[in-house]
Amino acid sequence: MSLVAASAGPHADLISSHIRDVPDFPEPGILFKDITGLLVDPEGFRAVIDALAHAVPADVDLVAGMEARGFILGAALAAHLGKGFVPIRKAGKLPPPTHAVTYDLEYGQACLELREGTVRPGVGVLLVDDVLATGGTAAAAAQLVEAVGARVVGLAFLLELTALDGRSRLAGREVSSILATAP
Ligand SMILES: O=P(O)(O)OC[C@H]1O[C@H](OP(=O)(O)OP(=O)(O)O)[C@H](O)[C@@H]1O
Ligand SMILES: Nc1ncnc2[nH]cnc12
Repeated sequence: MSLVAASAGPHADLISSHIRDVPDFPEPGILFKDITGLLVDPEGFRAVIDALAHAVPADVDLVAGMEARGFILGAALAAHLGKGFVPIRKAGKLPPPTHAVTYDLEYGQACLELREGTVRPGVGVLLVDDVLATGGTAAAAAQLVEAVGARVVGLAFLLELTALDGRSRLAGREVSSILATAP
């Protein structure tokens, strides 16, 4: 499946060349986008963080990443921007008290949690993840951030699986992706 540049600019080819398609993983019918080859390449990893930083809205106070791959990109982006980082974790990993939301995935179901007190009411949060597929993870994360009275000022992804139309779950939000699968 070919990838097209959404906002990666001159580094689109470098980034996409390091993303591997794995058919039938983690279950039959899923074409898994493996980014491990991108992360291990210093130029590729830097290009991703630079491209994400390029699209950051002005009013970001905090970066939040969704477990697990959103931690890698979100934490690196937060450090690059000089902002704090908040992990939004799968169920049972954070000590209580937490806020929780259950959601559907392209493959299966999951629950995300946010540690109470880590995100203060009114702060501007940028949500970061590697892949936007159905949008279930991102919508759940946005719901958590808003449940504590904070603002989701943007959502930034490395790769958007266009055919799954995750953007429709994020209607009215500021969404950016570095690469997108050709429709
Ligand atoms: O748009 P969606 O349909 O919700 O899918 C996107 C999510 O799926 C993947 O995570 P996964 O839950 O597989 O967890 P992992 O990062 O721990 O592998 C990916 O990293 C996103 O978080
Ligand atoms: N096809 C896919 N590849 C990688 N991560 C995903 N998350 C949801 N769908 C995915």
